[in-house]
Amino acid sequence: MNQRPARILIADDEPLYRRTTGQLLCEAGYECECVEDADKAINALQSKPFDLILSDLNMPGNLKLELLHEGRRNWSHVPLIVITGVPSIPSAIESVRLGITDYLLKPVKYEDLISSVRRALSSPLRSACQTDLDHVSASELSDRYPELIGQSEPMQELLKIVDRVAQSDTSVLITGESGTGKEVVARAIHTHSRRAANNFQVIDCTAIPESLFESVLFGHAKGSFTGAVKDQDGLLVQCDHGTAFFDELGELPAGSQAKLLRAIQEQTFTPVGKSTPVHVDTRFICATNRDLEAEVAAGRFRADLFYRLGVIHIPMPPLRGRGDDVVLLANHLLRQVQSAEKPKDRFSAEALDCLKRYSWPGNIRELRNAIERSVVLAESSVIEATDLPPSVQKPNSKDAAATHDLADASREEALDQAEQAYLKLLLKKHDGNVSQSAQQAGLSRQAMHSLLKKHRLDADDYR
Ligand SMILES: Nc1ncnc2c1ncn2[C@@H]1O[C@H](COP(=O)(O)OP(=O)(O)OP(=O)(O)O)[C@@H](O)[C@H]1O
Repeated sequence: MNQRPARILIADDEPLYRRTTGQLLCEAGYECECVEDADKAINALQSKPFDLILSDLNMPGNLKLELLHEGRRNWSHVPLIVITGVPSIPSAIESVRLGITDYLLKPVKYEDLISSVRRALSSPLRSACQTDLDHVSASELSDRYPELIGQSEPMQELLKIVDRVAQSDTSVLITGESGTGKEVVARAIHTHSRRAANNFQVIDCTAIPESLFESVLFGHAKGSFTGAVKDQDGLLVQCDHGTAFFDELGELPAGSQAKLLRAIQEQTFTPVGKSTPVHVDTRFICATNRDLEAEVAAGRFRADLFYRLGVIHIPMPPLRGRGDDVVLLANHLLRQVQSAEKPKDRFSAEALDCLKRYSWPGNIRELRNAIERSVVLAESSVIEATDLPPSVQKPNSKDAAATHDLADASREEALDQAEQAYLKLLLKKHDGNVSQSAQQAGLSRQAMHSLLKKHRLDADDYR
């Protein structure tokens, strides 16, 4: 079969970078065209077909990521790799939302560039799905992901991102409070990806001592250290062609971070005590409940690893920000934890009210525990408010728990509580008048309404 070499468009305003990258890729057998700004890149795309775009972010004509927007809109079948010298979280997130294939930092090592280019060219984006994504209805997405219960706005946003991410091979970072469903989302990405038939390997970063990290991950040869009685494959080999899920990534010691970065970049590692490197084709998904950006700023987490993983960042919404999803989840969990001897049909209206009012600092895991407990305690087939844990039963438990736990709260939680308290004071002062409250807060009426909805406050209660 006589295939033409893949044609790559390189858009970058640094002449030296354009020349060297172009040369390297030509020597590797690709056909390259180099341009210095976004307009010329769009002209080039209009004039001939390309198989891949390598795009700088900071270049003329690309102030608002025009090349990415145009490229995804009109040439969604052409994978796009961002290569930037000035990384930023917003640009990385925006790039990912637009469906890029990879996000590399300058200076890029030759091996990293080549392996990223090969990956992009070998896993063509499912362009039809990508372009149609915004037209996929919320109910279609819910049907596609029955394991992810929730119809609130944050969940619909999340489903859209998960659906897009599942179609790519890019590394993903999932952040959020404990119990929000980070692992559930990671599994959903895996089971809806081309890797579904292979392993999803959970690697708990807190469970691997630093001294054993390489051996556990990469494997070891017999006799390479005391206790190594036979050759042993590492966890990464076990998820070759599958997905490696690194849970609690924020807890990974510095030395292990460096080793993980190399493995992610090169997809190649050498087992302890061996000399032949092993190549794997693994997708990396990581999760943490730490604020990794703050960890990077404090020097506790490697910036290069953070940027490498943050190509796609999925922030998990806390349960208290998901509106009535708590009811859907409660009913779903009730069906899951049913016992055949004492079946329960439903929650009483009062019990549902308590579930909606409580702030769920432990998120869905705490909800599950509360339901398991109430199923055991409830005497009739209906779960009453009194069957719920005492903290959930108290009418003002949301506020009480919130104030009580403020010292232990994350910044996000504390700000959320402060915002809610402020809204209540505003409504009280203006006798429930939303327009006046919005005016004082410097918000539009619409913005005020959506804030009230988010905090489940009803202006009528203050009239
Ligand atoms: N959207 C969802 N629909 C149904 N069940 C969910 C959903 N999200 C989470 N769960 C359930 O909630 C529990 C906690 O989820 P999971 O372990 O994924 O959370 P996590 O964020 O990874 O927690 P941690 O940070 O403590 O590891 C699990 O029992 C999971 O099945």
